[in-house]
Amino acid sequence: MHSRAGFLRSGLRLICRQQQRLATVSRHILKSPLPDVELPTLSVPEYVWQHVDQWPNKVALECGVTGRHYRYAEARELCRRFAASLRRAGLQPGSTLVTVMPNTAEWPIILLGAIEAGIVVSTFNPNFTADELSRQLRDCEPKAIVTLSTVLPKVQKAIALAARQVKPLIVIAPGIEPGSHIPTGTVDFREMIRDGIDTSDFRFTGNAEDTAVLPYSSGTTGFPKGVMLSHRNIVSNIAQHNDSPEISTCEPALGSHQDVLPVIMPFFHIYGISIMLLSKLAQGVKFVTLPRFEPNSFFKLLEEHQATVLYSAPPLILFLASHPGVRPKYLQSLRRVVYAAAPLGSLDVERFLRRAPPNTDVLQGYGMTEASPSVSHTVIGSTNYDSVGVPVPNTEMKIVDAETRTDLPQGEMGEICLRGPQVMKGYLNRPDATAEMIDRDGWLHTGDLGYYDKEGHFYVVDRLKELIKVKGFQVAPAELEEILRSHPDIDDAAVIGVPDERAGEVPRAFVVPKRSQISEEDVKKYVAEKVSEYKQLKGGVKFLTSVPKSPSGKILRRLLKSQ
Ligand SMILES: Nc1ncnc2c1ncn2[C@@H]1O[C@H](COP(=O)(O)OP(=O)(O)OP(=O)(O)O)[C@@H](O)[C@H]1O
Ligand SMILES: O=C(O)[C@H]1CSC(c2nc3ccc(O)cc3s2)=N1
Repeated sequence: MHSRAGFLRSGLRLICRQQQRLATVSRHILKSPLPDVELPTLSVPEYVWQHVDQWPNKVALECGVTGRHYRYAEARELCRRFAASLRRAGLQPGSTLVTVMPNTAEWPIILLGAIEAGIVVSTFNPNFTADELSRQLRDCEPKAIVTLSTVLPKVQKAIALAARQVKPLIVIAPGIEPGSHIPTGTVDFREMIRDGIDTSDFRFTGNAEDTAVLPYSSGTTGFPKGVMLSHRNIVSNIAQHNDSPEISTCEPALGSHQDVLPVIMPFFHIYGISIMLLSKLAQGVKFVTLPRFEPNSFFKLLEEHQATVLYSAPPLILFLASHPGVRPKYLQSLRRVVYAAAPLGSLDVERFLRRAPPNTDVLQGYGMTEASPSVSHTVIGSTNYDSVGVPVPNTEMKIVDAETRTDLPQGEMGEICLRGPQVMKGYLNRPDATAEMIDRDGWLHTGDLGYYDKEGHFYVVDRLKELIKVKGFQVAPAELEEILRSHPDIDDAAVIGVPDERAGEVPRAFVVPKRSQISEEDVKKYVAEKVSEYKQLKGGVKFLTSVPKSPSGKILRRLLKSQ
């Protein structure tokens, strides 16, 4: 399928680079306590499909609403057909294909088929406005766009806005909705995967350093940036999970076993692409998708499909911990629940655990798009829910002073850095931003504030850019938010810094009250009893009906600041 020599050459280059890096040794560097795993020199599709013959008839992908499904052998074949059709349509290896798609059972076929054709897949947020989409289109200049017919008008507007730079060759509308109509000038996805597509003349010739996916960072702290992740980055991060029994959540689908994973997190984030989809397809897991989150369809999915592992983010844990409709029977088959992408306090996890079956493992991952995404993980059996765990295998972490970049010892708070095979190639079209993020020794500076304890467990306190500076003291919004959420009359909360003449900045809370009324004074008093004077809510309390969040649960503080 591919040039194995190419992969081996780039593998050797990697080993040499790693040896050079080892020259800079510091006592404050923490290597993963988990045994190193072998890093395969395979392309993403080769890695994902390597064991498919062991579970050809097990369902790979199923739509939780319509029941439409694809078994493993069929999904694998459809990827090959889509790859061949893309090449025949004129897409060259190295060109870019953009997806603007909500979760569907076909999404993985589009992703893996295009990667197999040697195409870079950039996955956009389908909820973006035409303006936001056009900014990213101008940045990555795709040759093709895949979207749903329902999203197509917005995509066409975005293409028009980006007109001078972007002239996509084809717009493919997977008309999978029953009776859907494929507009003129677009290509029908069903035609590209139909029976009889000849796949014999197509070969993948790439190497491990080629970009496989180009997700955009969330844009929490600035405009989203295109993150170039190579085959090697993605395959390494998958192996770092799947080959490490301490953190791997699913088992291969051998015999009668098959893990069942409800897909609630969006596929288009690196969380969806790498952690949920690609790593678990390689283990023969059954995915059940929902086009949008809706409590009753989610409960039905959990119960009917006997979901075994749930990948989530803080909003979903908070929902399961507090929604009155959650019944024990919905959660009874769950063995493991993973959350990542944003901070969540141990009090919140404990509230969820009171409703979960005994012995449910709750695991936390910490990562970022630039790290494919996984940096650290809690190990199975750990109940230290405040910690983001230990570096994943083959990964080093350290804490540095954010300004001087000198290494800091255990217990001291500073910027979290990591080094490992999962660190991105760089940002697309942004060499300066790349150089700021990855230093000369290969350390990725995360922009997150944290520390590690005596056992080598890491803690994320907050984002450096989101800290509130009160009279020179740092206040982490996440700490105040956890306290606020522990109030019996508060559903959710967000904290930002607002300018203050005397203190520079002071914390202001935005609170979503439960049914009962709660006053500003009650909220302030509750917090004042629990924190030092400088952390108190001197910027006041505002009431909201919901906290604005990104799809992976990041609080959109810039929206609150602009209010
Ligand atoms: N378990 C976790 N606990 C706390 N924060 C987390 C956790 N996992 C991820 N994060 C946060 O998510 C960030 C990574 O998010 P992502 O890659 O989506 O981009 P972003 O940083 O939000 O976007 P941008 O770089 O465009 O501002 C991390 O740097 C960290 O702040
Ligand atoms: O969805 C996001 O916004 C990105 C930002 S960081 C991230 C994740 N990191 C990890 C690390 C381990 C893990 O099991 C899941 C995730 S998702 N997802």
